[in-house]
Amino acid sequence: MISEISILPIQLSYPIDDRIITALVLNDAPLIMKFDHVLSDDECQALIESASSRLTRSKLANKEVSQIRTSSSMFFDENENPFIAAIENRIASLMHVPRSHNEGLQVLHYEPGQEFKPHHDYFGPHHPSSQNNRISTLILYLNDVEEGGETTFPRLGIAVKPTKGSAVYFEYFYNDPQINELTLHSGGPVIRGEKWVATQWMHRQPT
Ligand SMILES: O=C(O)CCC(=O)C(=O)O
Ligand SMILES: [Fe+2]
Repeated sequence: MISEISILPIQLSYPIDDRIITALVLNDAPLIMKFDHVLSDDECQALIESASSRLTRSKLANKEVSQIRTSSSMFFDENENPFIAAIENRIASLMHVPRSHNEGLQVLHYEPGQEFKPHHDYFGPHHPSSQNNRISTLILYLNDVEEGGETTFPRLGIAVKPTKGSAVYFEYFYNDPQINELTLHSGGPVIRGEKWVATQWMHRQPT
């Protein structure tokens, strides 16, 4: 069997912009990584502040409101302002996908009891968006959560605790669909405190 190549070259650290982003491999195939120092505290705060007045009840990819996803959320426009553009550039460098392949950065806010039940981030073969499907995800944690809110991969026994400025990365661009299916994940219910994340999805081709 030929082993499958990941999008991201695996390194212990990624020097990007003015910082060194440190990395930990949580799973090989599908590749799942945890990154530290992706965003500074000021950047986390600025993202929360600029998103907070624009939040609405989250919907599923098919635009339906559902108990699967009870957070509130918003999307920044791509390249909306120099601050957002700088963050998009850093994320694209880290994800090793050109920025033109991105979706607008999404911010999610969860209060106690709110969650995002297990799902895949890519679209099924019959969905129109599967023509230019998503290939990878970076979930950036914008605050420390007092209790709960872990991002969990139930088929791999992996749970990532949200900590401010860190991120979890995973990709599902493998030829073997069974590997992609292992990226099933959830944002567990927040128990105490609140949870803010920003999600960046990358697509196979420019969006
Ligand atoms: O909040 C989380 O930990 C997960 C978010 C997520 O799965 C998504 O935005 O697609
Ligand atoms: Fe997701």
